[in-house]
Order: sequence, then C-alpha cells, then structure tokens
Amino acid sequence: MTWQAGKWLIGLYLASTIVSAMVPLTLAWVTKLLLDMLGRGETDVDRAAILGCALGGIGLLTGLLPHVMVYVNKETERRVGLLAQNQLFLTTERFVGLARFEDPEFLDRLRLALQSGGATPGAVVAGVLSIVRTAVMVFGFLGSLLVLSPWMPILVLASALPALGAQLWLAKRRAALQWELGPVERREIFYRDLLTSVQAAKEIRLFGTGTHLRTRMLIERRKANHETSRLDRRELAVQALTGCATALFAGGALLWAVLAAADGRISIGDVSLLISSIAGVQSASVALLREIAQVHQKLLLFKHFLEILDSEPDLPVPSNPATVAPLSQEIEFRDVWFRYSAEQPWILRGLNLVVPHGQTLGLIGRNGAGKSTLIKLLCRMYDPDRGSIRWNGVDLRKMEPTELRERIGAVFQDYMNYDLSAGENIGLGDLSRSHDQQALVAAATSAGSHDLISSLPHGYDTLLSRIFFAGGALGNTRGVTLSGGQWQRIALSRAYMRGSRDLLILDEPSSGLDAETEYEIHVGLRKHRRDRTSILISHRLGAVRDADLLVVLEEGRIAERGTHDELIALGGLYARMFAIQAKGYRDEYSEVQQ
Ligand SMILES: Nc1ncnc2c1ncn2[C@@H]1O[C@H](COP(=O)(O)OP(=O)(O)OP(=O)(O)O)[C@@H](O)[C@H]1O
Repeated sequence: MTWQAGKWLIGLYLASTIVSAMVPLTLAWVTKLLLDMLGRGETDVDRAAILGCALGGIGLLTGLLPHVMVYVNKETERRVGLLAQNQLFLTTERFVGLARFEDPEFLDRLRLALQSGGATPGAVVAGVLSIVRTAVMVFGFLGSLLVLSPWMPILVLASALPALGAQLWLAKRRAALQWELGPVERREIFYRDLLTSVQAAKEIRLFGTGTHLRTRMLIERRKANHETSRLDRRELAVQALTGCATALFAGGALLWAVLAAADGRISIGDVSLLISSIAGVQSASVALLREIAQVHQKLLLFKHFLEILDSEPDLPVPSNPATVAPLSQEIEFRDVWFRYSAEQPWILRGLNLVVPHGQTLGLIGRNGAGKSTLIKLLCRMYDPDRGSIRWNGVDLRKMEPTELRERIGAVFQDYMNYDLSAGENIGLGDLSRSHDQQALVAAATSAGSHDLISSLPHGYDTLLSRIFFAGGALGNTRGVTLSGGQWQRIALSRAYMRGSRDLLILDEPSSGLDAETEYEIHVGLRKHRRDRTSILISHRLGAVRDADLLVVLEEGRIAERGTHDELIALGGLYARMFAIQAKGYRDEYSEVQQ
C-alpha cells in the first residue's frame, strides 16, 4: 500500500535513512582522527582541512536530514491514509446487508481499523526504516567498541535483551488494551455525540439529562484512563529499570577507559571514540527498542484493518447471480422464518404471502408485529433463516442485492434527512437523474413538496441544514430547517425519483403529515400505484383501506387477509382497529359540530 502511495517517497526515505544512520558514527570517527592528530602534534594543514570539511558536511546533514525525513514521513502517511480509507470504505460498501452494522464486535473492529488503517502502513514503513537506521548505528558503534575491547559489544548486547523482551510485552498489552477498551470508548463517543448533537439538544434540555449523560461519559473516560494509566505505570517501571542498568554500564565503561588511557593502553582519541560509541549505542538501542515495540503494536492493531478487508460478504451471492428481471409475475414469501440473531426471538414465523404484479398490498399490525422486518427482507437487507422470498419465482438469495434494489423505490419509517440542498435530498433517490431538474420537480410535485421547495429562499438549491453553511456560490448563507412533516414529504419525493421502478414500498409515509397534505398525497399515490406493484404500511387504516389486499400481521404470522370489506365482515383485529379509529374521528367531529 505504501509502495502504491509513492515509490519515489520510499526511495528518498530509504536513502535519507541510510545516510542519517552513518552520520553519528562518521562524526565519532572524524572527531577521533582529529583529536589523535592534534594529540600527536601534527601540522598537516590539508588533512586538517579535509577533516574540518567533513565535520561541516556532517553538521549540515545533521541539521537537514531530520526535516527531510519528517516531511517524507508525513507525506507518505497522508497518501497511504487516503488509500487505506478508500479501501476500508470500499469494503464496507460491499457489505450489502445490515447485520454487520448491528454487530457490536464489528463496530469495535471498524473503529480500530479506521484509527489504525490510515496511519499504520506509512508508520510501519517509517518504523521499519527507522529500525534499519538505528540498527546500522548500533552495529557501527558496536564495531567501534570491538576495536577498543572485544567484550564490550557483547556486554552491550546482553544488557539490551531484557529491555527488548519487556518492550515487546508492553506493545502486545497496549494493542490488546485498545481492543478491550473498544466498547468503553465507543460508549464514551456515543455520550459525547449526544451531548454535542443538535438532534439530541432539545430533549437533553427539556428533560434536564445533560448532567446525567455527562457523568456517564466521564465514567467511561475514567474507566479507559484507569486502564491506560496502569499500563503507563508498568512502562515507567520497565524504563526506570533499564535506565538504571544503562547508566551503570556507561559508568563502568567510562571508568575502564579512563584507567586504560592513564596506563597508555588507549589514546585520548580512543577515549573520545569510546564515549561517543557508548552514548551512541545506548541512545540508538533505546530508540531501536521503542521502534520495534511500536511497529509490533501497530501491526497488531493493523490486523483489525486487514480482517475487515478480508471479511466474507455478509450476504452470500452466487458466482453467477440471476439477473433481476422486471417484476411481471409476483413476489412470494414462502414459509419465511426470520430472527435477527440466534439469541433473539423469531420475528417472522412461517409467513406465506403472494403479492401479484400490479397490485397493492396494505400491511397492518400492532407495534412490533414484524411489518418493517418483512420489508427489509424483501429489499434483501437480511436473508430469511428458513423459507424463501421469490421475485418472479426466483429466490432473492440468487440475486445481487444491489441489482434487486435498483428495481425498488422505498421510504422507510426511519428515513434519512441529509444536510444537503433540497434538490440533492431528492436527487439521491436516483443518482443517474440527480441533475435532471424536470425529474426533481416531477418527484417533488407527486409527493406534494414542490410548492414548499419553491417557497424556500433558493428553491431547489436551498440547503436543508442547521449545522452547515451553504458554501459555494451561496457562501456563508445559513441553511433552512424543515418541520418533521416537511422532511417526510422530501423523503417521499426521493422515493418518487424511483417512481418508475417495479416495486414501491412506503413504510408509514404519512405519519407526520397534516390531514390535507395526507389526503393529497394519497390521491397522488393512488394514481401512481395504478398498474404498479406497491406495499404500504400504515397505522392509519384510512390510508390503506383501498389496497387490493390487506394483511394483518400478529407476532410474525398472518392473522387476517382480504380486502377492506372482507376484513370488516370478518370482525377480527382489523375490524376492531378500524372501528376504534373511525369512532375517534366521529366523536371528535360531533364535538366540533356541537
Ligand atoms: N435490527 C434489529 N435487531 C434486533 N431486533 C429488531 C431489529 N429491528 C426490529 N427488531 C425487533 O423485531 C420486532 C419487529 O420489529 P418491526 O420493526 O418489524 O415491527 P413493526 O411491525 O414494523 O412495528 P411498528 O409498527 O412499531 O413499526 C420488534 O420486536 C423489534 O424489537
């Protein structure tokens, strides 16, 4: 990935790494040669000038190289970050179902992948190169020490081994801790987002829950802090121990050098070389150990990124998927059983239902009966656990979900409000026509939102947002805030952008609409539905009564089915619910009359 991000960057980084690794060692040797020359009282001006120039060059490189390396490192991280982010979101786009996004473990992994994926490949390459650089330095200095005394490099290496073991253990613990703290940190983020989101601000103020939510957020933060500071303390203890060992070793070596120089066994230049080498080895090995541990930890975290990239598709699609033909026959639910997970109860229990092409199905039932679930299965957001759903007789499992959804227009109960312009909000329904003004106006007119949009300050270009400025040609113009029912009409317009699709699904399309608008929309819908297949869910029975087939769901089973008149004649749940709603309207009407 890093190679893809920029080959020349890697080349430049590698070159500066090797040169910077040679700098301290060269400096130590040039200094030794200069001191020895001065010690011998030599007056070779040319040699002194060469050594002086070498020192100047080393100084220049010492000043310049770190900045070049920081720049190259940051540039690599930026480029790799972009690539990694793209790959991660491409992969999540390939999860065509919903189950993954309702799985806490997946969400924890995704968060870590987002955190580590962007920076890790670049950081690992930088870390590995830095390891190479420090290793070159360490071995160069060890070589210098070998010239002075054969046992000194062995002692240095032996003293570094326990520190390496401890650093690797700490790195593993850190990576594990980040995984363990995933749920804690996600809950903290949840409270933090609540406390700063405009959607939650109203309720939080009304119910006075701000302090309560802030306390909960801080509890999560404290839990995370407690664990991380425990690990930091362990790291401190390890570093203190290794620091003491290093200082003892350096002191001993220095003492030996001074005594050896006093005996005339080594020169002043050798003492200088030994001091530089010991300091060089020790600082380089501290850096080396830290880099090894950090790269190790980053690779452990990067595992989450790779696991997401390698995940199996959430909804299996055959290698040769069936083409999704225009709906010409029927949609059939054949003995469909479904539950959201093995630990949860059955939501649909052996459902058998046929919706013939060109007809309208009205779905009715109490809260939690399974109506929206049935719709989600029909859009192949999940697969049934048992039984099958068939489109023109072909099992949806044999189809590519994205191709199936191309044939469906839908408004879900929990539709989205996008902080985009009114036109964009509607255009998202069909990106291929999102710039077709006529199509946008036609969809908005069918859903009763054209007059509303026309009355906005910039018509279809008006930004519908409380949290952004319009930007572009409209500069710092504030967005417009719509009411709940107005948003619902925009969502309905979005579905109408796909109005020519084979199947139109509307889950509670009019729950927030005023009576007049609801009436207009239903008249429009009736016209639109003619000769088209549609499924309508509504608790307002007046809105679905003229459907070709009404189905009452009760605890995941079909309790009643028939036309409005048949169900009224049956005198069951539908008839009772209809009577209660009709009575409510009649009572209110007679109160108004009196
Ligand atoms: N993503 C989900 N994960 C787990 N359970 C779910 C999920 N979505 C819905 N359920 C459960 O499935 C049951 C049926 O929900 P569904 O939304 O299909 O009901 P509904 O008939 O549309 O209800 P309503 O009229 O209130 O909209 C409910 O008990 C609900 O708790």
